[in-house]
Amino acid sequence: MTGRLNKSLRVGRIDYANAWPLFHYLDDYAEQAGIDVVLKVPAQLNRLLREGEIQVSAVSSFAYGMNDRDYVLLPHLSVGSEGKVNSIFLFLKEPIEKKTPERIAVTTTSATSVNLLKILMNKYYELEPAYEPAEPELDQMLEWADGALLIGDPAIRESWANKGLTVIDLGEVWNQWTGLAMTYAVIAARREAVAAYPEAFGRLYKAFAASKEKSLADLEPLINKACEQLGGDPAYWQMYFTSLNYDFGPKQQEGLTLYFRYAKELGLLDHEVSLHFYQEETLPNR
Ligand SMILES: C=C(O[C@@H]1C=C(C(=O)O)C=C[C@H]1O)C(=O)O
Repeated sequence: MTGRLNKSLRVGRIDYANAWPLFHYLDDYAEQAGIDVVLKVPAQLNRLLREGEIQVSAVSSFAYGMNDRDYVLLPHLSVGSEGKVNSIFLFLKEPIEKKTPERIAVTTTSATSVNLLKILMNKYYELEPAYEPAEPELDQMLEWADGALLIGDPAIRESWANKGLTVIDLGEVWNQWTGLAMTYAVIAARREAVAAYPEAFGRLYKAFAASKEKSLADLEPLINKACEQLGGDPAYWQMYFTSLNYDFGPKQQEGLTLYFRYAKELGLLDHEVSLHFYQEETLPNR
């Protein structure tokens, strides 16, 4: 019975280094439990979770905001930063003070950062550029746009390539402006799936928490894998993983709540968002 139920659980994993600590040690558990892990960029996972093709996933926090009535958040898990994020960059041909960007190409892989950029442009820089979705290829984007937003590993690679561009770290601007943390991804589960498979979810949640704890207790395996697969040196990846934050406590919730409020104010979201958390004991009976 449990085996069959587990077979129908599919978990979405973000295909970027930023999410590795949450997933690095989850694979073994998933295999043993007969859970499929689906590896995709955030925008694709956002869609698969919304359509019920997967039941639980790391998704853009913005995607949680759009679907908060249907989803629950797995507590204490996120991808965020309080300051520089080092992989969410607006690349500009000219410094913003010198030339007002009119067209910005935004990666099709993101939801949180595209809307964070819109919030920062509108409220912080007081600018209204046009945003056009594009594949995450910086050179092609900049053929027709004044600036380009990239996230994840492609953003890291381009931050290493010295192309003479102005590079703005959105996590840093958000933190300087608001004084708060920002959360880019959360782990969300479809409410009805949690209610249908409470035991499987209980075990899966513990496996996520264990992956995070083990990854952060010793970053070396992740750092080695990053150097092999993505390049860079151990010092870079040590800095990268320790600048990110994987908790979702009061600090992170405060920052994300403000982000959702601004998104609502600007019409990027059509409702006020509430943070609902998965509670092992109570949820199936609600
Ligand atoms: C930290 C990052 O955050 C990512 C940004 C996302 C978005 O903009 O929708 C989604 C998931 C996060 O993993 C990153 O891209 O490097």
